[in-house]
Amino acid sequence: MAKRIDVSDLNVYYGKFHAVENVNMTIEPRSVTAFIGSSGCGKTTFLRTLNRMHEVTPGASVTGKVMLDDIDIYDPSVDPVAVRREIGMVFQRANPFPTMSIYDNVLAGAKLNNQRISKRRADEIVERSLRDANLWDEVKNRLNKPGAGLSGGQQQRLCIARATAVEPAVLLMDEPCSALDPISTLAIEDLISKLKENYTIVIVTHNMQQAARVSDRTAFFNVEDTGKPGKLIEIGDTNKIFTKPDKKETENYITGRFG
Ligand SMILES: Nc1ncnc2c1ncn2[C@@H]1O[C@H](COP(=O)(O)OP(=O)(O)OP(=O)(O)O)[C@@H](O)[C@H]1O
Repeated sequence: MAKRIDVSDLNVYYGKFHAVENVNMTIEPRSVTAFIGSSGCGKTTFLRTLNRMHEVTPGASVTGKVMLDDIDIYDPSVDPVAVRREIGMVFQRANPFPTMSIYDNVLAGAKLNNQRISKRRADEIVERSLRDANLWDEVKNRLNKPGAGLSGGQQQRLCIARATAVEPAVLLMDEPCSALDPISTLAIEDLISKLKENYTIVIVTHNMQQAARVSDRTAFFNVEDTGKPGKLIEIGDTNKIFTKPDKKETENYITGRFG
């Protein structure tokens, strides 16, 4: 079930370096929100704070609040592993477990969360997740073959199937198409448009056409200078951001007059 994310006064630090400053935003359920902005403005850093993934980076810390519906994900009573089950992540490079079968790859997260799954239930999860990822027809006759035997685009869809197998509320995608050819990219974009019916989706992308194609809302981040923190400049309906943004900085970036 898709959920809303509400971020207030979020700051991110790597040690003493202030990487992202004071972000406030709401990410709507059943929609796609794209994060755009120049390299180093903090898109990935900010994305990773939305499921506490930054905590695996030594020295990274956060102040502020992130609400997932009515749960404060930084509340001391909240288990970060439970947060990552609710808020899944798909990375830039498809990272299936290479020697593990396609079948077991899909189940990898689900098995961690719930040790005892019957064979019948496992079969159901695998088929549902692969169908959701538009991959079932391509792999149904080789489920026991290794994940590494798939093409790059298929591997990325396998990673999406692995992420949805645990039925999260939110999917965070960090440049999921940057290593893919144009055809595989379009397949993932189609998939994102389908998945938004059931999930809250956030995608970091360097590709403005992609943001325009797949997202309902776009957030533009910028950084004034090296060593300064990245900031959210504005967030709004994608159409508006790309045609009539409120801020001059956004317009300069969108129209290629940046830098
Ligand atoms: N592990 C880290 N330790 C220290 N600084 C980091 C670390 N990761 C990122 N940074 C710094 O934080 C800032 C934001 O980086 P981040 O990767 O989030 O930007 P980005 O907008 O996602 O960039 P890109 O589009 O190139 O991926 C940069 O100045 C970067 O050098």
